[in-house]
Amino acid sequence: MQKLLTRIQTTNSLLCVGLDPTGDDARAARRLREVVAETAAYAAAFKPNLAFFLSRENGVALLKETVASIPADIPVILDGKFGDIANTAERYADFAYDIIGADAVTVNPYMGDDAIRPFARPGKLVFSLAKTSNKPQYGLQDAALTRGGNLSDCAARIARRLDEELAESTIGLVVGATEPAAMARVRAACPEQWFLVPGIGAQGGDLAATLQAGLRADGSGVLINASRSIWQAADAGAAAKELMEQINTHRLVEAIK
Ligand SMILES: O=c1ccn([C@@H]2O[C@H](COP(=O)(O)O)[C@@H](O)[C@H]2O)c(=O)[nH]1
Repeated sequence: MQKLLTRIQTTNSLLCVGLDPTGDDARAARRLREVVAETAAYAAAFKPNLAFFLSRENGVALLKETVASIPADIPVILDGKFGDIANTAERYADFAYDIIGADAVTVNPYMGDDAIRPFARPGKLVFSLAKTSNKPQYGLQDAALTRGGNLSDCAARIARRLDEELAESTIGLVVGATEPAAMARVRAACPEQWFLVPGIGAQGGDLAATLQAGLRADGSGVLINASRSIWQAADAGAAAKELMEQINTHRLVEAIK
């Protein structure tokens, strides 16, 4: 958390650069080096998605190299959406933190707090899925649960309780940018929590509406992720800079409202 806060202060950026490498292994490795080098100045964090590495023969090695190439003061969020019983979750946490060197992970809270707790290690930040950016025709998240709640409310409750139990801000939430009204509900339930926000760019999320719904009262508290829109840009650095500046413009607009 401290690393993230320091990075955000230094760069005045809430941009998270997603690393979802495509193309053959040689091209992926080359482009990863380019994207990291060209966007680092604008990145509050990098978010490699595990699936895009594990789908390669030498994916773990490529992921380790990529994380090692990221300047040490920029937090790395390993997007693995891990979720299993505590005993198994411990092994995933060893992988993410000790093998890969990630500072933060994404987890799936479906199995409850004990599936998340193993990731809450000292100095690490855990983003638990609350409201995802996809729009399924059939899905559990929006299914009404008992007493009128829904799964994003449950995810928010689990995160708040774990933060209270751990006595520090360790648990953030993944909240997609494709449904600002849902984001506003999660923000109302969790005024302090950090949100990792995918869905801007290739998924068409509305940046202004997202920031209006998701920013905390202090004008911070969200990390806006963009993966394909930066990866596929002719000039990744320019794309990252432009998005960072757009985010900051909307933050200013919200601040003077
Ligand atoms: O709800 C979610 C959770 C995670 N993701 C991941 O974020 C990036 C988004 O990529 P774009 O190319 O910017 O659309 C990708 O790694 C997803 O797996 C998400 O999109 N939605």
